[in-house]
Amino acid sequence: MQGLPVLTAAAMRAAEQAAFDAGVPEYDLMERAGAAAAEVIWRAGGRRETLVLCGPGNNGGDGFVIARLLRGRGVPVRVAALGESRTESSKRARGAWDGPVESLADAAPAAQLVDALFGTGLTRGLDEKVAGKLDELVCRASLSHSIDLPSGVATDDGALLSPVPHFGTCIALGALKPAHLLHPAADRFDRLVCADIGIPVPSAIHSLAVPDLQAPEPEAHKYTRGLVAVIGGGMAGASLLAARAAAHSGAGSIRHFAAVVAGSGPDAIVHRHVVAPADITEAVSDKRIATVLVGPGLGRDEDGRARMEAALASGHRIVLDADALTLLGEKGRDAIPAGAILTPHEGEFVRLFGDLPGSKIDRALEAARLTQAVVIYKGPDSVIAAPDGRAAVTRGFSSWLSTAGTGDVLAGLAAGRLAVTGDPFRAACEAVWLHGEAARRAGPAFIADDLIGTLPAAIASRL
Ligand SMILES: NC(=O)C1=CN([C@@H]2O[C@H](COP(=O)(O)OP(=O)(O)OC[C@H]3O[C@@H](n4cnc5c(N)ncnc54)[C@H](OP(=O)(O)O)[C@@H]3O)[C@@H](O)[C@H]2O)[C@@H](O)CC1
Ligand SMILES: Nc1ncnc2c1ncn2[C@@H]1O[C@H](COP(=O)(O)OP(=O)(O)O)[C@@H](O)[C@H]1O
Ligand SMILES: [K+]
Repeated sequence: MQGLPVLTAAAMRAAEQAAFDAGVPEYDLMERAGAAAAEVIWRAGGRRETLVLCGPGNNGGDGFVIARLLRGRGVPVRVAALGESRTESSKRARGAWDGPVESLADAAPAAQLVDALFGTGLTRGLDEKVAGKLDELVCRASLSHSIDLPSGVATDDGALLSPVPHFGTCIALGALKPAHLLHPAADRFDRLVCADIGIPVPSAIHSLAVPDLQAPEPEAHKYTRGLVAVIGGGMAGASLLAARAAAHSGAGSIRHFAAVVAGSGPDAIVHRHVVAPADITEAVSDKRIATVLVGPGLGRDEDGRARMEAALASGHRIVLDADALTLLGEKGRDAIPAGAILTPHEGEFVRLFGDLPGSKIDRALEAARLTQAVVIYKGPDSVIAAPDGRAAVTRGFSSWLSTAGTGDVLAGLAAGRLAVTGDPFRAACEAVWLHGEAARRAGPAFIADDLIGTLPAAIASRL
């Protein structure tokens, strides 16, 4: 199961160089990129009057190719450039455009706008006047497309180097870049299309794939399908929510141990009121347990700590969330067993790992390497990272997920899928996808409990 490859600017340059070394002429790649992008624009805009903005580098070169090909299809096209073309390929593409070239500053708006000002070569923010002009032209167009990247975003970490308007479509060339998935850049366009330019783009980082799930084996029973133990504390609602998600994740059997009496949960979940840490030790000593989840509703006091220690000492595969992550931030990361799944949001991540350098993908990967655990670094752009360098990044999940308790549901799903598959990275990817899909099916203004109800349909869609 793999999504689309994600390459940094340097990795993309290396992939292009490998193609050149293998005999692909440099300019051919620009023609391929321009043709692939022109096809997407043609399908969206037909013969709409079009303005193509071309920058000084190869992104601008793509723009000249696009302009020529669209005009060849009968589209009324105007081109406005930001200065001279500076690369060999972009000079050649400009030479092949036989129409006039206006200056960007004087360009009048058109119904359709194509931004080929800057792509992966952007090193600093756009001048204020250029950024302002781009914004004006995008706002006045009814359709807008950014070529490879919206001009003004930092390719590798998704930062905005200068103000960036909101585009309708972003046409990524050859592969996705981190800025297509990481916020705030990923929020600067509605639709993302990745255009194939016919070169290999190897990467251990992908957009999150849609998973392939299986129904239980014909001979399955409740223990072969995975027994999940959810250890709560004084806030039984949170751990119950996680237990309910685990119960609808595909796992076979769920036990819920909370320090206070939980609200009314489904009777299919075995609830036990367990107060003393020694009783937790006893409760998780069952060899049939496939995974333990600890964190939601645990509490951060001495009792919570003792219960977490008992869970860690059980030796079972473990998912660590919420308060368990905060307690581990104080106790030290060494206590995290290899093969665990950690599910930090931004605050928990910083408490646990401090201020790591690089993009959100880099930080998640470094956290996974440091702990030898799979890290689900949550947010609008969740990153799932494995210690071996693989990562998957989400895009476009419902922003209605930003409501209390959805993290508990995700933790329960991760524990459940880990019990089913035994593979932490796969389980984490499946859990994150199912969480997003359950949210999509729940519509607007749902509460975390509603996700439990839409999970079976989300699973059914992938069987
Ligand atoms: N390799 C290939 O054959 C293929 C590449 N492809 C395409 O090429 C794109 C990458 O092209 P690229 O590397 O030429 O960089 P690009 O994004 O056009 O900009 C660089 C230029 O802008 C300049 N500059 C930077 N920041 C600036 C600023 N704020 N304000 C003003 N100037 C600024 C910078 O100059 P400098 O930093 O030296 O001043 C340089 O001149 C990629 O996204 C894809 O679209 C496809 O065609 C497939 C084949
Ligand atoms: N704006 C957003 N868009 C998409 N998903 C989001 C957004 N905000 C939060 N989420 C997701 O919702 C969940 C929230 O988890 P968390 O912050 O732990 O909440 P809680 O502790 O209340 O359960 C995570 O899975 C996160 O990725
Ligand atoms: K661009």
